[in-house]
Amino acid sequence: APTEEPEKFRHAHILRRGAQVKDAYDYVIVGAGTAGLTVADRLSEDGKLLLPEQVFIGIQPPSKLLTFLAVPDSVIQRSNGRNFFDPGIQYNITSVPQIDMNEREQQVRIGCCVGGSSAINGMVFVRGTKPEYDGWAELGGPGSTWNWDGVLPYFKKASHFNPPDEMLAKNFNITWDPEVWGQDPNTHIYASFPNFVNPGMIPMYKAMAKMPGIAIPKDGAGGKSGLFWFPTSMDNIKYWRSYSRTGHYDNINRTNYEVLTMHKVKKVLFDGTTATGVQFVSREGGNGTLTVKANKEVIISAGTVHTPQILQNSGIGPKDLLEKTKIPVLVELPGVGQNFQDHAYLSVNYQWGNGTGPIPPNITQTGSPSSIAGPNLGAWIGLPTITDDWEKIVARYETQDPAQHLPQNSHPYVIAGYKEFQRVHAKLLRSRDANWLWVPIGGGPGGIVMSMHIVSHGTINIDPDDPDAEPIVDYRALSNPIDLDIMAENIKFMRKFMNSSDFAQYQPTESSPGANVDGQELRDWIKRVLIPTNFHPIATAAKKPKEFGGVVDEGLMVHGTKRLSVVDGSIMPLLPGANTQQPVYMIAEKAVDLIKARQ
Ligand SMILES: Cc1cc2nc3c(=O)[nH]c(=O)nc-3n(C[C@H](O)[C@H](O)[C@H](O)COP(=O)(O)OP(=O)(O)OC[C@H]3O[C@@H](n4cnc5c(N)ncnc54)[C@H](O)[C@@H]3O)c2cc1C
Repeated sequence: APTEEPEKFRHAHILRRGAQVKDAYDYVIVGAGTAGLTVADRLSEDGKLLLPEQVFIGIQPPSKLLTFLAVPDSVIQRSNGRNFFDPGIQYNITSVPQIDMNEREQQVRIGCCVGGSSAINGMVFVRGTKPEYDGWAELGGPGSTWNWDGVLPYFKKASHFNPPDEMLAKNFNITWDPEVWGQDPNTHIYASFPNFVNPGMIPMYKAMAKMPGIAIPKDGAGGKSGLFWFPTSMDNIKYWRSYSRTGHYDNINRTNYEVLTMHKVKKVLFDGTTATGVQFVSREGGNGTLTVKANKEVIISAGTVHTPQILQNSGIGPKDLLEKTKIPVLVELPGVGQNFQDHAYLSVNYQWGNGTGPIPPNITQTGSPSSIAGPNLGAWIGLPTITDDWEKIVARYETQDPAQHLPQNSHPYVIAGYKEFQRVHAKLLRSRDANWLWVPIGGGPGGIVMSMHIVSHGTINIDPDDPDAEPIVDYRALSNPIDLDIMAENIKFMRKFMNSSDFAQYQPTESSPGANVDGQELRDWIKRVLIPTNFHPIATAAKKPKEFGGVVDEGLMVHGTKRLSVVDGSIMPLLPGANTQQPVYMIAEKAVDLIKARQ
């Protein structure tokens, strides 16, 4: 049974009952996920000087087991995709039916455990490109430090890079640039390569390298598009998952770092517009509502889906929504829960007509047990390399009236913000160095094509009838037809790749949608099969000026408030052309410097 005293386990102090929480801490961090644990670890590092103290209000899934985790950590660490389907450690949220996807709904996957989504993700460890982060800065306004040069030092700090095995690197042409990686001994998020790669990948690599316009950067982490090998978030000793829990929580024994599990924050408490603490409840019911004070700052790290819920329930958000929900408006901030974006993908399926294709028949796809993640190769491609029609698509996009493609009655600030987004996105569309398409290369024929920038913007808002229930997630997938145009070009790029002369001997045939499917028929097929998320939700508390639908400023402080910040994936103003965990670790590391600087 739970004890009254904090437990000294292998971790930061774990509290399991609200009553164990002190009255006040320096920092109260909401959410023990990817960003939250990173910030807490770094802020409490100076603990010997008795500087900051903080509590986490982490949530765990309802579990009948009286253990810290419904799923043992060794299982989480050793597994890969299996975690996607584990109901014990993720939320149960489904989107509203997507009108332009034939009314299909989408399961919203996010981690609900210590470690958050980093405990269940696919461990792909990439960053995106320079023009994309320069776009973040441009949307932030003059003098923004969130451009490529301003984020690179924090990417370097956020992980400890382990180069691939020498023979493996030589045989597979795995190159890397030590200038863009860090090896800080105090950083325990590891970026490593498996010790086995299927030799069948070599012909796939060669065929992609020959595609017109495909660059081969020395290291994809250097901010360039192209064909490159990338690491996995795993250690290079056991080849187990490296995530925010193992990197910023396990093996830490500090009296000033406490985590409360099985509780959920409902709202932020204020004195005027100064945040003073939070109100929280037990996930198991009972004990009523509890409060804890923050002497220095409340930091919300609840992730893109729940951060807007906490803000809106605190009276910070779109006025009409708050009034409808009968929540008194503390700060009218139209952008909270708006601007929502995620990567979208589908599979173009092929079969080899002749044998096993380039994969030697006696080798299994995963090879050695040390390869716990998917193959570490991909092509990340700009629109001008995907299609010769790129300028036509850009011209169509930049002449659109944003109001036509945003939710009805969008606030003028949100519309003004989209105009800015459209301007920056048009630049990215013209760049060969912004990643519009990701083709993960696994050795099989065909496969996933992923749109890495999405121009349809969705919403994540509280349910006016039940604001404490899970929020209402609406991707508004394909609501802007430009996303359909680009996905159709992505499919055609895959066809060009599979028609490569290198594959002729294996006689590839397209099984779905089918080689002759084109035009309107292809667009209809996309609507039937598109998955509007790669579980990379962003932008519901975007770092932009308030007048452009932004929620946080350059220091990640919530507009119109004091002592309240957001540090998680929700602050990204536009998608990086990359899976989002490395960007989230970077955001957290940069936030720590910003937080320390203002104290
Ligand atoms: C299935 C899946 C696969 C993915 N694959 C990859 C991949 O291969 N590579 C990659 O780079 N990225 C991947 N991602 C994305 C990446 O993991 C996320 O972008 C990143 O982890 C998000 O970090 P975060 O800190 O914003 O949120 P999270 O890590 O989700 O943390 C939010 C935390 O807040 C807690 N919380 C929420 N509401 C409350 C509340 N009211 N009170 C208290 N606590 C609360 C949550 O329980 C959670 O612990 C994947 C994600 C998923 C879900």
